Amino acid sequence: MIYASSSQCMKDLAAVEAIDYFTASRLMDELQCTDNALLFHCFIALSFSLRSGSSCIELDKLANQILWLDEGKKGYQFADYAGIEAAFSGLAISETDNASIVKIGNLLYLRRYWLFEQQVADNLRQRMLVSADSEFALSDEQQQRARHTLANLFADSMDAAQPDYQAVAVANALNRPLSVITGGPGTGKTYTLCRLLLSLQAVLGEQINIKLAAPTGKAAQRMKESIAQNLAKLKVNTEVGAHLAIESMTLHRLLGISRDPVSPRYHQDNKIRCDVLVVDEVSMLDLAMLARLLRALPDHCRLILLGDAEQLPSVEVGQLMKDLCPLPHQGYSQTALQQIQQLLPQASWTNQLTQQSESKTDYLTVLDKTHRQLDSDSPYNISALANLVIAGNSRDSWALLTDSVQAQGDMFSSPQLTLNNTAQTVDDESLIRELSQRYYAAIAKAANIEAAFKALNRFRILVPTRVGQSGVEGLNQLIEQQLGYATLGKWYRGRPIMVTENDYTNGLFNGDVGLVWPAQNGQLVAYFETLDGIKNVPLSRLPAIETVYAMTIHKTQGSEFERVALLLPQQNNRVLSKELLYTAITRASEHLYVLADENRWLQAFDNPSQRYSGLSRLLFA
Ligand SMILES: Nc1ncnc2c1ncn2[C@@H]1O[C@H](COP(=O)(O)OP(=O)(O)OP(=O)(O)O)[C@@H](O)[C@H]1O
Repeated sequence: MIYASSSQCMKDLAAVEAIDYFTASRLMDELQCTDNALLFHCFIALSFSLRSGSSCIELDKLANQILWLDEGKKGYQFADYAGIEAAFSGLAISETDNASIVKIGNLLYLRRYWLFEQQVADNLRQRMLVSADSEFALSDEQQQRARHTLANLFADSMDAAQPDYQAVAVANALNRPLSVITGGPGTGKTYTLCRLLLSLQAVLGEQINIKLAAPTGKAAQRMKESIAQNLAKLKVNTEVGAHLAIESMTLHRLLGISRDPVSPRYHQDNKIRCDVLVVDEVSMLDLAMLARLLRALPDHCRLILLGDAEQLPSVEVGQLMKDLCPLPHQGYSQTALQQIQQLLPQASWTNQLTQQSESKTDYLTVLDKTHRQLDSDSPYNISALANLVIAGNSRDSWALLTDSVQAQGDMFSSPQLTLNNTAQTVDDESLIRELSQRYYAAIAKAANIEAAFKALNRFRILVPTRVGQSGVEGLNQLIEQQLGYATLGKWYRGRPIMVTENDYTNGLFNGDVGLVWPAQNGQLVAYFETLDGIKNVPLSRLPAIETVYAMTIHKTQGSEFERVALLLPQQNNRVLSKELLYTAITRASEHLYVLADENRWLQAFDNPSQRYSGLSRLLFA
């Protein structure tokens, strides 16, 4: 027995949880090696890293490390790599064995995740190959139609001095079973998608079955709204775009997942019926869900994935956008370039596109020019800050924030960015009180539920963590107090709530946001904005929920608010990273308030968010 109990283990090892202890103990029993402390701690590390979203661990990275050491905790010192290898030798844990773990070289997996990675990689590798005789290749006549459509859709950029990567993305995707389009907010992913779908209809026929999906209800709803807005602005000849379906749905619904995600309605023997599937917000998609999706996708279906590769990865295991989008993009193979040039013969810039012999990422297009009108007006804008942050430019990003204060003055009248440098000005609490009064008080005063949702979506306070005074829980209490709701009891008109577990009976999912509001008979119920409109659920039938004036940055993926206040905690926190800052910053469409001091801001850049995954090796090795 390495530890007398799970509590002894947690007493000795900082941040280790009971689940890690029990997973490691189960594996030790299964492999009948009960007294090998080194193996036990490798298994603890495996369970620990699964909880942080990695699909595997790299055993060589454990060598000679002291992990889980903290004040009052002993931690554990790992042996060198030779010692670790020796501990695993003789165990039947290869690909062909039946053990619950698999070791491939330096990578250690739970078999379940290894299988998911294999399935995903096999399917995607097939889709990455495009041969001249593939069923996706365009006939001469289809190419002719594609040229005509692209010339029409991208008429304005044919003579541009620089390549128009939106046009490249469309031309590049037309003959492929897999396309990935990545870019930050406002770079025109949806604008490009609309043109791609219209081009596919022009080439393949308007009757093609297109399905649109996203990992969460909120993301699916945003996708639908954004497509509708982009189509409304489309000024093209009506011979293209006469008809385009814009219904979007969650991946759960697409796959027919009810209670049990392990047995969805659609799978390898009952495939989804569609010719083109678009998935938006792929950074939120986890490995297991992608594996299920690919199993259920017919071979002839074109798969188009959209997302921001720089955003935080999914809450669950995987980092698919990062694995699929090695950045910066190295360029296209000669064959891919020929196809792009053939379909865009009038474009003056196609010879500027980078060629890379044997490119393995022809399926990828990176959009890097922001098209949000707001962004061009002032140097102190949200995209400029987001770009500096994701480039790891800690000091310049802080300088942009401090300069914006000097240049723009007043916190509430400046156009896009404001910093409350708590080292110099008002403390966080006073400002949070002021912001709450300014934005949240309007929710309960709204005339009806639609207006209340509008008021709620105007503003959100984002923080990295749940606990503590500057965590979600402390802030929600503070705001309820400030607004005078603390004495109203648990349920009051205008209380914003977030669902924290999947509830298949009511069709509510973890992360769905609603409002408590009186029904027609005056009784309080919970309303939710869903893809099918606003629906209500009696308070007694709600699943687990929490108040959501403030929410964690992780939970905001796939959402956007007009105004965001990003509050960084006083103490350095392990979860802070530049990806977390970037995700928070890019949730704001009009204005971002940053509440931090220099130390807190700079510290976030010292904690890179690291996940392990074997997928990119499988795809590109
Ligand atoms: N080439 C373009 N010319 C003019 N307007 C454009 C162009 N590309 C995008 N836009 C406009 O810029 C705005 C942002 O584009 P879009 O919604 O497609 O970005 P996005 O990358 O999907 O953003 P997000 O990730 O935030 O959803 C939209 O109003 C869109 O119509």
